[in-house]
Amino acid sequence: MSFFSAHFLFERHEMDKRKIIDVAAAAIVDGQGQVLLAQRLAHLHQGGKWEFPGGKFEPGETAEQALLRELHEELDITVHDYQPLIRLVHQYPEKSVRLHVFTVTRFSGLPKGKEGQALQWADISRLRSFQFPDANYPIVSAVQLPDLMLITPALASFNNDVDQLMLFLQQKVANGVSLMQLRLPDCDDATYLDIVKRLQASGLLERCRLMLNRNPKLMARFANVGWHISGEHVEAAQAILAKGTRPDWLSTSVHSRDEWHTRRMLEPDFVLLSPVKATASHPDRIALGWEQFAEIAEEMNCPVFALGGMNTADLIYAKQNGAQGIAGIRCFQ
Ligand SMILES: Nc1nc2c([nH]c(=O)n2[C@H]2C[C@H](O)[C@@H](COP(=O)(O)OP(=O)(O)OP(=O)(O)O)O2)c(=O)[nH]1
Repeated sequence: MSFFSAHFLFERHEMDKRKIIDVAAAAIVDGQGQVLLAQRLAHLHQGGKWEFPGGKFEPGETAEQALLRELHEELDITVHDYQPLIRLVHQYPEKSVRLHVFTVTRFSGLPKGKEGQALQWADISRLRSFQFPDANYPIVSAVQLPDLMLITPALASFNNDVDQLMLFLQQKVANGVSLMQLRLPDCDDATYLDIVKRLQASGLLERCRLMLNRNPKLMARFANVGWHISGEHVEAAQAILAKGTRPDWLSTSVHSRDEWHTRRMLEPDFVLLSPVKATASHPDRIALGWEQFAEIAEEMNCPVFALGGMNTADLIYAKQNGAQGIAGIRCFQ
């Protein structure tokens, strides 16, 4: 072993041993596409950067108690409705933090920077232009993503009729679907390309983020679309990413902890972890169950959608188990 790798392993070990500081933070949303940001005071760790308001747990506090206390102390507001958004661990060179982030949807009082910090309501769609502490980038993704994701049924279920598929997608977007993955494993590349072009011309993509799921070379032909990287396309995707081409949004699918270790180098913006329950479409795969889902999701440090046998009644369990939300084909039919 070289000196450098030994030194790296030593540093890694020291970091792992280091105490992790628990912090509660809030994405306070106004229901009109804005979220409240606070600017960290210059003398603090990560000073000058924008953050989601919150602070460290006091001894014996739960995440929820820390959240309510911090928002009262820092912003002078009383929180009424909140739900878990994402939990992640980040190792800064000087300290390690575990951020417990909640979405706050209802509060009373007018937020003010009681500690002298600047506040601003920011457009959620513009969040990527702010300078945040490094730990926050997955939180920004979580704030920007919805909690339901549609995966398109096979083209055969529309009698191989692209018009029927387009109608179906129009209806889903009209009903509020704002994230969809165009999967369609049963159609050829020419038909797939045609469907993407029709979607781009339809105006639907102003209201719905489109994730393509195809060979990365084909996906790279389109602007303003995300890429979903399935197992068979990981190597091809790595080759394209290594050349510096990257879509705004990149997701991948994971079925086990071991698989995550081979997919994490894609640095996905979000992950689909499956199957949570047994499914008719993949009878050979053993269901993870919620407990194992939660354990693996916890390691991912990015938004994770639960997939496999989901229906909308599962959304609440998904969130309780650390998920951003649920994804599926049948749960939307
Ligand atoms: N509140 C908050 N903290 C964040 C975010 N991102 C991030 O890396 N952090 C880090 C910075 C700090 O190291 C730590 C939060 O500590 P803090 O200094 O704000 O905690 P506090 O309000 O309890 O402050 P104090 O009692 O130590 O003065 O978490 C974020 O979005 N919000």
